[in-house]
Amino acid sequence: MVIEMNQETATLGKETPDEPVIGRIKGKTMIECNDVSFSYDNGKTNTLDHISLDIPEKQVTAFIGPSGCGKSTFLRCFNRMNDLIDSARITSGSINIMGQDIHAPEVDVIELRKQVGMVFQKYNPFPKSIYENVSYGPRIQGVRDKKELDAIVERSLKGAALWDEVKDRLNSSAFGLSGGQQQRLCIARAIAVQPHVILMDEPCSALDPIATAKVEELIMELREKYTIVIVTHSMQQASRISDNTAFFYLGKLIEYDTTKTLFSTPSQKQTEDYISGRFG
Ligand SMILES: Nc1ncnc2c1ncn2[C@@H]1O[C@H](COP(=O)(O)OP(=O)(O)OP(=O)(O)O)[C@@H](O)[C@H]1O
Repeated sequence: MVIEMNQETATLGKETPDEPVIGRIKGKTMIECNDVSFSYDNGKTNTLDHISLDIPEKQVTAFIGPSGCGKSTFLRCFNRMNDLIDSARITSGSINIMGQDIHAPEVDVIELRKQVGMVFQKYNPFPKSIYENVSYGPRIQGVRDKKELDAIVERSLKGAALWDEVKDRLNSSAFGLSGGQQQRLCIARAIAVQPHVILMDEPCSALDPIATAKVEELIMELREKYTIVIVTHSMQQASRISDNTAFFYLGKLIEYDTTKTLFSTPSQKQTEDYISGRFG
């Protein structure tokens, strides 16, 4: 995959004749989506409907909207996770990451998923030790040197704010950790392969408030190095941790702007109704 940044400015919400202007911020674009439609049933119905938005690098971008509006589906398009479903496909448009069309024939999907990592709602460590969970990705990429692996494990666990809590039990089972620690371990596993983007699909929904606060703090730290896209049901969470927010409804992008603007002065009535709790 060709890795080359090609834009100076990220536009939030593309200006097309059918769509209102829905926001603009400065920053280099990491993920550029042009007119993306997506179907789970070979094109009979579209779950995502002509979505255009650009996600800036090294910022946190939140996807919000009522259940079933397509947030997770859209997120999974970015590392082609939906390819695993036979009848699912993009029916229009394109997605470029760092200037590369991710559906181009030359793109290696394994390489794409290395660069666009994912953290799921239900933390899912492997049934292995803490050390093996973090070293797994680098090992399958060919890193064999024990010292190098040790350094990656330490760096990744530190990056996920977990090192101090686990450094004395690296060879113990990951399942012995608390839920919040297991989720941070999954984040350490994602960053061990040095991705550019981390996709997070409701990463705190299975966590208690204290573990949620730790993961939120971590997300804000990770923003310095990674582009983060997070699906969340919590508008408080979106407003606490994200720089930009996209609001979806019935497969359409309704509004996309800086989080501050979207929550304080939304331009669309549907957004206002949703964030004020009138539906959803
Ligand atoms: N694997 C699948 N096969 C077929 N349809 C699916 C599949 N996954 C999701 N859908 C459908 O696509 C639509 C969008 O689902 P999606 O999970 O993307 O929404 P969401 O906004 O993330 O919802 P939630 O907030 O409840 O997680 C829904 O109608 C859902 O039923």
